[in-house]
Amino acid sequence: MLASDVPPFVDKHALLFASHRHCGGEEQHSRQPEEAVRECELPVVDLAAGEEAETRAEIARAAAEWGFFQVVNHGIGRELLEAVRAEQAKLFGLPFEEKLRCELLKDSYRWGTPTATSLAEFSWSEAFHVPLAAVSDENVSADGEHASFRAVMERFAAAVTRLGRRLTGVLAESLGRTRRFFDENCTERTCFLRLNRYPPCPVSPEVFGLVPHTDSDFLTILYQDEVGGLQLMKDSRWVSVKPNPEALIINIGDLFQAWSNGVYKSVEHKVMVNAVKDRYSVAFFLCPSYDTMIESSEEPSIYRKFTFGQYRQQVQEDVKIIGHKVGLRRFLL
Ligand SMILES: O=C(O)CCC(=O)C(=O)O
Ligand SMILES: [Fe+2]
Repeated sequence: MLASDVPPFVDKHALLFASHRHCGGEEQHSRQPEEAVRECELPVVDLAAGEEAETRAEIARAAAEWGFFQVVNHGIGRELLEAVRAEQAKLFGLPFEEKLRCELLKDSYRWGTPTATSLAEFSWSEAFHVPLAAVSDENVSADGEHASFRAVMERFAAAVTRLGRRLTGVLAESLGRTRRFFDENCTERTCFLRLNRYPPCPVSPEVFGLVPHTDSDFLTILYQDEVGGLQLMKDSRWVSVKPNPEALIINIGDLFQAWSNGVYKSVEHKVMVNAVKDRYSVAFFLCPSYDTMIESSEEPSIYRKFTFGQYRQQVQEDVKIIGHKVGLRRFLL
């Protein structure tokens, strides 16, 4: 038999899935029935016009009202995006055991949710969560077999970092602050790339591909395929995002919400599985160095100031001790 490239979600978490069957698909937590989830048109910002006043205003408005928006004419070529997708499919197509042992991108492979005690905490997906410093680290990924992966990801990382800086610059200036903060603290070496794959899930459409969460960064740039499944909170309801092949999705992370004193919103989002299709996405997380202080310039400040390192540590501690991230609420004044 050919070695499978799909992680053994059900075999390794038999108890979780057995209890799901026993309660007839009724989860212990409240879920909006899927048919009730509205599809939404996220705001679309056309970046072709550069940084005209109108474009800048649209970006700031979307970040404040939605926390999520799409950008088109973003300057990242179709050829590069297709190369990223091809490398991603090749990597996830490796047998599961090989991904576990993958020398390239050491320790970056994740699958399922080892700590889940119920299906509500389980993510039916696998990912490579890669510090960009590792993508260009000669020692980690120099081997010939993965040379093309590394070359493509380096080009992609450079392009998304540039786009991220452009957007954070606009968002900083809309708050009356300078873009220098991002140029100085968020470099290609402090950011992360996360390659996600959501294999088909035959169990139930109610299973999460990725559990509800907010991102612990300044800003995320997401490149998703055409399958769909991403949902976000808008006006206290889940809405699903209609894939647009021309667009990249931008969302505000926790650090920007704190830095902007709550003006820009870090919005909860999740991914629902597909019964028959594989889904791929790549998320670029624009992060500062761990010692960067995150502080709003406005008074009164909603949050006490903290370093990115402190924030990450608190998130990890909360996940370990109480089973989930508490996030910015921990830093409210
Ligand atoms: O795959 C997606 O659409 C979302 C991914 C995501 O939210 C994440 O990696 O943080
Ligand atoms: Fe996310």
